[in-house]
Amino acid sequence: SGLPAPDLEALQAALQNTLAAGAPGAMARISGVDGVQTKTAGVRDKVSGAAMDTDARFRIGSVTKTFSSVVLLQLVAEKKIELDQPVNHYLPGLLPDDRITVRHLMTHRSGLSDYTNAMFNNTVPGFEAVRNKVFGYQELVQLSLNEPRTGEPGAAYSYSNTNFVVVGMLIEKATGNPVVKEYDRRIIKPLKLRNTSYVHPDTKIKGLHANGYLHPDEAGAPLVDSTEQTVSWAQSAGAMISSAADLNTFTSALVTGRLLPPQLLDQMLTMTPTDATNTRFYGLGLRRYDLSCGTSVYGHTGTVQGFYTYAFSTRDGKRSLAAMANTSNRGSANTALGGTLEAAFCGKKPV
Ligand SMILES: CC1(C)S[C@@H]2[C@H](NC(=O)CCCC[C@H](NC(=O)C[NH3+])C(=O)[O-])C(=O)N2[C@H]1C(=O)[O-]
Repeated sequence: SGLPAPDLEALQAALQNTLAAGAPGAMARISGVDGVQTKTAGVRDKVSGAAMDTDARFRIGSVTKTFSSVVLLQLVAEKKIELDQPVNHYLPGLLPDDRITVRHLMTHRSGLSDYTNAMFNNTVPGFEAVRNKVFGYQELVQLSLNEPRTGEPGAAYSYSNTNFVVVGMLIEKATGNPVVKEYDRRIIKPLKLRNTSYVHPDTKIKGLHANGYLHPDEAGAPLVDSTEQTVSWAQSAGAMISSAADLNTFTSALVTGRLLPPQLLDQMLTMTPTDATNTRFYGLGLRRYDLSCGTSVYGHTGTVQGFYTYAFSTRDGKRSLAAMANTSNRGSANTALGGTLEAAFCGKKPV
């Protein structure tokens, strides 16, 4: 692959650091031309004490946005949707500004506010208030429209779940199907992702899975088991369930052109910086991280109550990493888990 071998000691250390930062468990799976390497730490279930298992399913949060983006871009390839058309062309009257285009949604430049900031301002009460709720897409969009916009359409990057809720509405309008049908027939079945599913509004993670544990805002308060929820507050922006192996398959299939024709993959990979550090970029429902060794990796991160996820591949798809920690609302654990990227793709640090 031309990459240095993964640093498996550093990979394990990143997982241990994630536990030290408050995660009950963590895992990482690397796949590529050099085979598969896995590491685990801690437990997938605090009550039974069952060890973390790289075969376990878990909630992937906003990695779902990349699945939604692939479906939408396939619809663009099929001439059913145009990226630079206004959203209101397909969903008349939905948005208060005809200038907001489909591409603005996919690049988080629509200016639509993210309703989850208010929804989860108080972490556990916010979660308990919605964990069993079923929202309609329109309800979620209205929550956003009740708040001021973050900027003019196309002006600046401002991450918002609302954008990919509207992407879900566009998919359903253009196909006449619920998004689950489009995920299944366009991605899950063709790639044989047997541990990936979109079960909204069911609250359970079926089969072998990790339980997720949410850190309350109050220091020292006990973790909350947040495993079971509808994730209806996110849906096409964050409700997918998957596994490390399936995410490895998905991100490598994406960058190697198995899901999109070249011209659409190129559009998806056309990146703009998300901040002043100029090391993190966003394309169309896809992140690019530029690592310290000069390698760029493509994929997405996820944060959903009880689960942090990283799912990335090199541009040539020759190496992929999926990493998960079964906690959230603990930034230090998310940062520690992010250390798996350097270990997986940059290998041993020069001494
Ligand atoms: C941009 C992100 C980080 S946030 C966005 C989406 N996740 C959410 O919007 C959930 C936010 C609340 C989650 C909760 N936090 C609180 O309640 C804080 N008060 C917790 O940590 O479990 C996702 O996933 N994306 C991440 C992404 O794309 O990486």
